[in-house]
Amino acid sequence: MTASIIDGKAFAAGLRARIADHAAAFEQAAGRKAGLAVVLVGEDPASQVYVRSKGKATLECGMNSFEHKLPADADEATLLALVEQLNADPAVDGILVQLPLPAHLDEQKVIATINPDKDVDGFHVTNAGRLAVGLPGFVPCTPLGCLMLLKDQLGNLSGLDAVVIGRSNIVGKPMAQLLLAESCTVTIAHSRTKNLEDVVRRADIVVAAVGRPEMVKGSWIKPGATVIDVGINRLPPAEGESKGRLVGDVDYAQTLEVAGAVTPVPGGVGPMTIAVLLRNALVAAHRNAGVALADGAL
Ligand SMILES: Nc1nc2c(c(=O)[nH]1)N[C@@H](CN(C=O)c1ccc(C(=O)N[C@@H](CCC(=O)O)C(=O)O)cc1)CN2
Ligand SMILES: [Mg+2]
Repeated sequence: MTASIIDGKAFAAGLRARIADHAAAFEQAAGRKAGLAVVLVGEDPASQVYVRSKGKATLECGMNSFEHKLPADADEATLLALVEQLNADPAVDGILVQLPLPAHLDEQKVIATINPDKDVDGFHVTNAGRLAVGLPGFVPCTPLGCLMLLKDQLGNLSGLDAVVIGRSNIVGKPMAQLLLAESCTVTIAHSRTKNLEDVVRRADIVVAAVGRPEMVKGSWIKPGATVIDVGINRLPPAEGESKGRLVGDVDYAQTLEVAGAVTPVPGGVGPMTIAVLLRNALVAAHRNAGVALADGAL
């Protein structure tokens, strides 16, 4: 068997095109553009790339992008004051603080300062609670992107066995909540799970989000299962390479031989993260401006 390759890059491009159409309609209805503010503290090279991509994608969708950069040694009071200023700014519909923050800053405290109705990352405890009890709120971008790919691939997920490997607040836990809301039977596996291979082998859906390169082997996968690889790991450069290869948490070559469908790395889940961020920002704009957006439009 050779698995279908789930093209997250193409799906994300389609979503961004729909967002652009809705952003134009929003501007007509509200008399202003939707606005997304992104805060970067420090000079982490990967974060700089992500923030640049977010700004570019926001403008391409016809929304305003507000970028705020603070030095790596910025103190907590300065960062919290900036977040408060963005909370109060009516031109800003969504606020995102790029993670990870420098070690001296308390991520939870910073996230808690963001107005939950502008928290387009869905990291605020209010939004985590809304997701847990099934109230409307903002859902973290990466797991919502994974769910969109799964529904596009499989249609109705009801009754399927799903295993989420990883229990982070940003991916694992919200992913499990989303799958539960689709009536999957959900297992959250993690570093202490016993017989992980056997747990994975039962699953119709595997979401790997552990941050360990190629940890999930093809022999663990139930034939025909759908495998979503959230990992983005850079291997050490092989001889003659200037940069190491990017791999996921799943052994892709092995999984292709067994699974029904699998996301590649790069080009699978990663591009969905930014597309869903734009989606969340536009949803925030509609809510903030009191402009209707049809359920399921985005
Ligand atoms: N405040 C947030 N911080 C972080 C988030 C987040 O959602 N909110 N997620 C990650 C980083 N991230 C966006 O911020 C992100 C990661 C990866 C990609 C992506 O498109 N990856 C590509 C490969 C990129 C490469 O070549 O290195 C892919 O998988 O195809 C987009 C966004 C942590 N911080
Ligand atoms: Mg910290």
